[in-house]
Amino acid sequence: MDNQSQGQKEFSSETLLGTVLAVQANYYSVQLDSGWENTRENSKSAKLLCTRRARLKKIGQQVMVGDRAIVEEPDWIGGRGAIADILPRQTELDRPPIANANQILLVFALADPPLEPYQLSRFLVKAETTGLDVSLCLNKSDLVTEEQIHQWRVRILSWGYEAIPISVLTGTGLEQLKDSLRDRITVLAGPSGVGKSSIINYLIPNVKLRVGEVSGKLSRGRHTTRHVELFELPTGGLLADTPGFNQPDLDSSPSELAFYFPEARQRLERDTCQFSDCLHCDEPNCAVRGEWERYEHYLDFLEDAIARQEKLNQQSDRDAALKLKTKRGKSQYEPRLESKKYRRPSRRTEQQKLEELYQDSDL
Ligand SMILES: Nc1nc2c(ncn2[C@@H]2O[C@H](COP(=O)(O)OP(=O)(O)OP(=O)(O)O)[C@@H](O)[C@H]2O)c(=O)[nH]1
Ligand SMILES: [Zn+2]
Repeated sequence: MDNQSQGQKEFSSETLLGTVLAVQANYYSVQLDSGWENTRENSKSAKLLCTRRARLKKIGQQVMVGDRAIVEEPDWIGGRGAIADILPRQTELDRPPIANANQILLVFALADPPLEPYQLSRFLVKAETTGLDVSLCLNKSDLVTEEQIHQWRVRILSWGYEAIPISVLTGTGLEQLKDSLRDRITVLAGPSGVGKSSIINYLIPNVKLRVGEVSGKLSRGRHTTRHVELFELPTGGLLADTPGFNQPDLDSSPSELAFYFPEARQRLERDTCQFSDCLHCDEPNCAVRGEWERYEHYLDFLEDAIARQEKLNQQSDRDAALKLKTKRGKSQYEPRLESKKYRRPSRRTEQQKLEELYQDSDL
């Protein structure tokens, strides 16, 4: 059986494959896989600035940072090329828009700013909703005692996470951190001031220079734009930085929220609730409710999730029945004449609402 009959795409040795590191306007910076250098003696850089083939535009195929791209017509001298196709994505994140990420690395500080369990919990749940592996490191270990580090680790372990204590200042834990990033696409996230920039600068000493090259005045683009860029780690692997936010907006539905808490997942693996649609709140014979530290956080996030869902339901009910008309500067809802015809736009509105909710959470 040849490759094709197994449903796999066959690539000739001439096929150029690479990873999209940055997207700007209609240009894509593609880092070619290593190995091609031996056959291309004239080339200077393994990075090509590519356009997207018209065929891809026609079929509406977007190209995201992290995408695996097939590159054609390389102009080795000019450092240009064209993306002819995108390989199927393993994972896909919306915000930040990144394809094929493997893990989220959350960074928090043990002190300065102080470690807030509720905020950490929110970030952890948000990270869990992506479906990617979640890892956590606690920076600034130099500012607290060994005993305090130990207490935090034990506490966070009871939540289901192993936290790596690190210090960019003293170098503690940084080798372990490097190992955990090797050959993977990692998305870095965490609140402001915990040391994310310091970590990037440590891991990629020439990052500033390269940022200047690729994105010019955008700098790292944080806080201001939705610019996403993957940075190559010298030891292999790629790192994406995300805009810093203090309280990420949770977007899980009430029914799935429990699955984003390892403590609740463990309980549901061992036992089942009496009601299949149990929200683990005050239902009888619930397997999840109990004496675990973050149960309070769960209830709090659940309340938010229920409120959010109700709001969305109301919104889509209203969209289905009424349409908003603006007359002489005044807005008012009017009954729809043909509700079927309007169903599609109303779903789009719902999606926009969700996106707005997201955007509002960005600081
Ligand atoms: N004591 C100590 N200070 C650190 C350490 N790492 C970073 N800092 C300091 O913490 C402050 C914030 O660090 P940044 O790297 O800018 O933090 P950030 O997470 O990128 O912050 P935003 O850009 O606001 O998201 C700086 O003054 C750093 O020098 C550390 O390991 N120990
Ligand atoms: Zn339950």
